[in-house]
Amino acid sequence: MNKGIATLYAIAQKKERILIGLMSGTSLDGLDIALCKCTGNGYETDIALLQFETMPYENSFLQQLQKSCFVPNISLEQLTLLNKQIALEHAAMVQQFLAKYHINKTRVDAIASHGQTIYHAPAIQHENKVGNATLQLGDGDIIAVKTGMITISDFRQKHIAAGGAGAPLVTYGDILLTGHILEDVILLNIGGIANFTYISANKKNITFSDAGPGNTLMNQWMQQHYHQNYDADGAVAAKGIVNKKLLNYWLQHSFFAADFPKTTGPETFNCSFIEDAVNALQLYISNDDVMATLNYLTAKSIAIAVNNIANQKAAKIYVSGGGVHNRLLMQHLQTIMPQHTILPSDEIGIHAAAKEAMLFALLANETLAGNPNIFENIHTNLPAISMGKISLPY
Ligand SMILES: Nc1ncnc2c1ncn2[C@@H]1O[C@H](COP(=O)(O)OP(=O)(O)OP(=O)(O)O)[C@@H](O)[C@H]1O
Ligand SMILES: CC(=O)N[C@H]1[C@@H]2OC[C@@H](O2)[C@@H](O)[C@@H]1O[C@H](C)C(=O)O
Repeated sequence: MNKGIATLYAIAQKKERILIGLMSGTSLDGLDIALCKCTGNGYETDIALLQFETMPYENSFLQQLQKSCFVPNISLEQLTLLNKQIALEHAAMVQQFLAKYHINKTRVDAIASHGQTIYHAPAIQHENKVGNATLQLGDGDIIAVKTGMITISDFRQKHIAAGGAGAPLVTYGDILLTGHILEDVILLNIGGIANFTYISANKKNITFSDAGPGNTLMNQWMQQHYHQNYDADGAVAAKGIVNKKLLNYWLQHSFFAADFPKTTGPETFNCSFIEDAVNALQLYISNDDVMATLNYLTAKSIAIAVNNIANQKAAKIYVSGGGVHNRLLMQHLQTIMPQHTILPSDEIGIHAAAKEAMLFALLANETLAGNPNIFENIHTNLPAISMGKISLPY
């Protein structure tokens, strides 16, 4: 038997697996690295976070990503080079992480790598008959060979092949991690894009979707007009005044009226989205007021999504993702949705910053040792599949 297959077979049979989950999200703030211990699989999974860090990208690499991701055109040469470069950067960051925390790589069973979304093209965003499509870069073979670890990567293509939109995938993890919760819950992640999973107390009703912009619009406005990556605590937005005309114009965007589940990205929610409205309304508006309005739009569009979840009334909302640190955004959410108690996801044991990186460890754990049938009949739009491509290091 091939040595790699034999190792894989042994890992799949273990009671406990040590997996490194990697996520580089739409905010491009760095690589989230979560060292996880996964015990069991399926509904019996127990996942413990052993170590976590968001390793920031070096400035020139960050600028390259900002120029290349979510834009309609880059050259084939750039695309090809970036696929390798992202993998090399991520592999090096994993090695730095292991060295920093004195973790011997022989302890790690596999890496679960999301890669970097370079372009997300759900069917609602284009007219090509191919339908839902998405592309994540950072080749798994390169990560496997450079780190010497089995690498599972490129999770979204199977979802698309099986009829999904490639995102959000977090619902699989949300379902596995909330089996013990005996009340209605909404798990809301506010990363670059905001997404949610609603799970009823009896686990029979599940709704999931992207909600719309998370931090992405606010971040892009901050980068363009204030030369800062994000609006810390929502302080800039707090200085401005919400412009109702602008808010209502933005809320007319067809994404907000589309049915669940839907997915989107910065390909749609970007500076043109912001500026086109300002120009169409012929507004003379300060940058602070635009920030105030973007912050409110983010909260309002999440609230619209939550209100559209059928059959839920006052489910508690557990928030993860960097948006949880935006104080003004969290205040707006609570003011617009007074009937919901809004809490950080840490309250139910889900690490707010590490959640997405842990998700890919969980998905890899299922691919290695689980049975995709457990997701059958949960929801017509949730394919019962195992995801990710397996790369052997030798
Ligand atoms: N103190 C803070 N105040 C305001 N916003 C913050 C703060 N800390 C983090 N953020 C926001 O959170 C963002 C990072 O969030 P997160 O790491 O969840 O994004 P991501 O990994 O790109 O997510 P996704 O994959 O869901 O798009 C930052 O870009 C910033 O906008
Ligand atoms: C295509 C893509 O990278 N989508 C991300 C992004 O970031 C948040 C939101 O948009 C979410 O749908 C998704 O990631 C998480 C991990 C998901 O698939 O659930």
